[in-house]
Amino acid sequence: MSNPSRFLRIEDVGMSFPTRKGDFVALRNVRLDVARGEFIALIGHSGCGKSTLLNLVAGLTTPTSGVLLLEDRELRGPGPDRAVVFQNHSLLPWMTCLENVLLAVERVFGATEKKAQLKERALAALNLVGLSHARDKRPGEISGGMKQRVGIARALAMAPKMLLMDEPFGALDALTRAKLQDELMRIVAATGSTVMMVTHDVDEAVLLSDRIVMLTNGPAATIGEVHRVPLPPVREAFRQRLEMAHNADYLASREAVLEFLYHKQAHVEKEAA
Ligand SMILES: Nc1ncnc2c1ncn2[C@@H]1O[C@H](COP(=O)(O)OP(=O)(O)OP(=O)(O)O)[C@@H](O)[C@H]1O
Repeated sequence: MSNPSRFLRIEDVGMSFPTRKGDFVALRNVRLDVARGEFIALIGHSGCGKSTLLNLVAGLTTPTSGVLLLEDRELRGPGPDRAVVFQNHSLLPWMTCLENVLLAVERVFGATEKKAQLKERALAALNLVGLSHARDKRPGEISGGMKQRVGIARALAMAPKMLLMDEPFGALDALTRAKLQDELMRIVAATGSTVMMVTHDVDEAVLLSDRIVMLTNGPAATIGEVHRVPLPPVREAFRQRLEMAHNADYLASREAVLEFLYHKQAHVEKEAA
C-alpha cells in the first residue's frame, strides 16, 4: 500500500524551457507531498509558474529535473487518473452537454462498460453539478458558469484520482464564481476528490483549500511557503462564506497569504525574458 500522506509526491522538480536567449528556468527544487483527499491551492504572482507546475502534474509536460509520483508510480504523460479543468471550458460546440460528458466517459470506460452504464456515469456527473436539466442543450445555449460546470462534470465523470483545475472560475463574474465555489465544496464533500487548483484569488484559496502552496516570483520560482488553513476540511464541513467573514482562523489565513504575496514577494514588473 502506498503512503496515504504522499498520494502525490513532487520530488525536487525543476522545469526549464528552451528559448532563443537560452534556457529559461521557470521552476526549481519544487518539493511537495499531497495527501489523498486533500485540497491544495497554488497561488503566486502572474507568471511565477503555477500553470507550469499544474501541467507537470497533469503530465502535459515532463520535468527537466526531478520526478513526480502518483501512488508511488512515476507520472509519464497525461492519463485519465488526472482530469484537468481549464479556465475556458473547451467543450465541443456541436455536441450537447450530455454528449460532451459522454465523450470523456467513453474514452475512459468505453472498453469495459456497456452503453447504458456509460450514459449513467455521464448523467450522474451532470446531476452532481446541478445540470441535469441542461443535458440536451449545446454550449452556445447556456451561460459561462454553466459551461464551466459541464467542464467540471466532464472531469468528474472520468472518476479521476486527482482533479486539476487551472483558474477554473477566473473568467466568471463574482456572483457566479461564488456559486460555483459553493458547488465545488459540495462536490468535494460528496466525492472526496483530491484537488489541486491554481488561483489568483486569495479568498478562493482560503475558502476552499486545506493547504495553500505559495510560489515565489519567477524566474526559477519555487515553493516559498505552505500555509495550512486551520479550519475543518471542506470535505467534512461546508464553509459558509458569510460566517468566514468573521472567522478569526479564516481571516488569519487570508492575512498570511496577503503578507506573502504583497510583502515578502512584492511583485516587481520585469521585462519578460
Ligand atoms: N513553453 C514555454 N516556453 C517558454 N517559457 C515558458 C513556457 N511556458 C511557460 N513559460 C514561462 O514560464 C513562466 C511561468 O509561466 P506560467 O504560465 O506557469 O505562470 P503562471 O504563474 O501560471 O502565470 P499566470 O498566473 O499569469 O497564468 C513564465 O515566465 C512563462 O513565460
